[in-house]
Amino acid sequence: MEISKPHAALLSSPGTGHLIPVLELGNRLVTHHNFAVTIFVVSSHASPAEAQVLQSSMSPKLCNIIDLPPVDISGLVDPNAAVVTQIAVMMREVRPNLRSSISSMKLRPTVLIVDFFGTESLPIADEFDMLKYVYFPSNEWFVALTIYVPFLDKVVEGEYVHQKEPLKIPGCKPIRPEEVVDPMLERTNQQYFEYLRIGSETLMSDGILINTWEDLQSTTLTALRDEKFLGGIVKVPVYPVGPITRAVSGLKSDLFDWLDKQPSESVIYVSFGSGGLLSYEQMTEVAWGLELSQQRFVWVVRPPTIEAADAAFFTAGKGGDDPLSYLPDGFLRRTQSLGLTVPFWAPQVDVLNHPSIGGFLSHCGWGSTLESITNGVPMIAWPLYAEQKMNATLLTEEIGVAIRSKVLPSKKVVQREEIEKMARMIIEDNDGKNGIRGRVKELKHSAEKALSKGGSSDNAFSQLEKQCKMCMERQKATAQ
Ligand SMILES: O=c1ccn([C@@H]2O[C@H](COP(=O)(O)OP(=O)(O)O[C@H]3O[C@H](CO)[C@@H](O)[C@H](O)[C@H]3O)[C@@H](O)[C@H]2O)c(=O)[nH]1
Repeated sequence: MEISKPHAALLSSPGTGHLIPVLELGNRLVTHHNFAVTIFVVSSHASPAEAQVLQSSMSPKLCNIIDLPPVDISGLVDPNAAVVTQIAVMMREVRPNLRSSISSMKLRPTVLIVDFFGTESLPIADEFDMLKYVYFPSNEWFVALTIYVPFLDKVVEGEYVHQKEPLKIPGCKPIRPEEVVDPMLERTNQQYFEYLRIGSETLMSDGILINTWEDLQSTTLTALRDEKFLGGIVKVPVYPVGPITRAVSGLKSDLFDWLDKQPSESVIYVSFGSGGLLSYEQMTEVAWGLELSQQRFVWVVRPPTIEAADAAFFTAGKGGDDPLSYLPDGFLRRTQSLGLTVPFWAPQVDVLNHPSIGGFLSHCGWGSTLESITNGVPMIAWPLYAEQKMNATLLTEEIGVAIRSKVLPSKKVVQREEIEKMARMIIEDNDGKNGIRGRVKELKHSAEKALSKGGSSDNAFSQLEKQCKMCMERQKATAQ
C-alpha cells in the first residue's frame, strides 16, 4: 500500500442492504479518489446473498476485505429480538476484534468510516488518531430523524405512533406517526434505545456521509446545515456523496434473452430488497393484480411470511421451500407469455438497467430506490419495514418518481384491483398525467452530473479527501 495515499478503514454491519453500499463506497474511494481502502465486514454468515456479494467484490479486487471473526451474541440477546437490536449488539461485541485488527495493520488507517450501526466503534478511531465518519446508505430525511430523535424523546409524550399530529423536525418535512422507522414503534423496546444512541453518537463524528446528492432533496440538506434548523445541533460537515450504486455486470441468461424480446419500457420488475417478504394473502393479491393488469413482469418470488410485512434479514437469498408453490393455481401457466418469476434472488442492477423495464414495484429500500432512479425507472412504492415508509412518502410526495397504494401495505392487504390499476398506470402512463417517468429521467441525469468531475458529490468526496490528507500529515508528524 502506498504511504502517499490516505487509507480508509470502512466498517460494514450485517445484512446485504448495508454491505453493498459500503463495498461500493470503498470502490469509489479507490477508483475515483486515490484512497487505499480496507473494509471490515461483520457478516451474518447465514446469507447466501451476502456471500455472493462478497465474492463478486473480489473481481476486480479494489479493496482489502477483512471478514471480522463472528461474535456469539446468543447469551446477550433473545433470538426473537428485533433485527435492529441484534445488529446493534453484534456491532458492540465486534469492537475488540476491530481494535486488534486495526492495531495490527502495517499501514495505519487515516480515517474510520462506519455505517450508522457501527457508531459505537467511533472512539476506536480516537485511540489511533484517525478521523471518524458515519456513513448513511439512506436519505437525508432519515438522517434528520435519526439525529433528532434524542430531542423528540425529551418532548413527545406517549408512543410516537399514537401521536395525533405529524412529528416536527426543524426545517424538514414532518413525519406522519404511522410512518416512523421500526425502532420508534415501541419506546420501551431495546431497539429504540439503540436508535437513540446511534443518533447521539453520530453527532460526535467528524462528518456525515449520505448516499444521496445535493439536488435530490436540497431542502433537508439545507436544514441539516442551517444553524436555525438542524444545523444548530449538527456541528460537523454533511457530505452527500451519492448515488453510489453497483455497476451493471453484463450478465447473460434466459431472463435477459426474454427481456431482449420485450418492447421498450414495458416490463414491471417486482422485488422487495434483500429480504422483504409478503403474507400469503398479499402474495395472492399481487399475483392476481399482475395477471389482471395484463402488463409484462419479472417477479422475484419468495415464500410468504405470517406477518403483514417481514424480512428474512440474516438469511437473504437462502433457498428452502419452493416459493412458486405458493402462487395461485394456474398462475404460471396463464401468465406464461406475460411474465417471468425468479425464485429468491435476481441480478437486480442488470434487470433495472435493461431497456424493456418500465416500472419497479419496490419495497423502497434505499439501495433499490437509487438503482431505480439511476436507471430512469419509475416506481410503485410498496414499503414494508425499517425506514421504507418514509422513503415511500419521499418518493411519492416530494421527489415525484413513484405512485403508491391508498393504504400502507404493512397495515392492510392491498387488493388485486388496486394493484392492477397501479400496474397499468406505471407502464401506460408514458409522460402522461402523473409525469413521473419524465421526472425520474431528469433525476437520472442529475445523478450522473453530481458524480461527474466537478459535480456536487465529486466535490464532497474531494473535501473528504482533503481532510484525510491533512490527518495523514498530522499522523506522520506525531510519528516522527
Ligand atoms: O433479488 C434481489 C434483491 C435485492 N438485490 C440487491 O440487494 C440490495 C437491496 O438493498 P435495499 O434496496 O437497500 O434493500 P434492503 O436489503 O432491504 O436494505 C436495508 O438497508 C437499506 C439501507 O440502509 C434500507 O434503506 C432498507 O430499508 C433496509 O431494509 C440492492 O442493491 C439490490 O440490487 C438483488 O441484487 N437481487
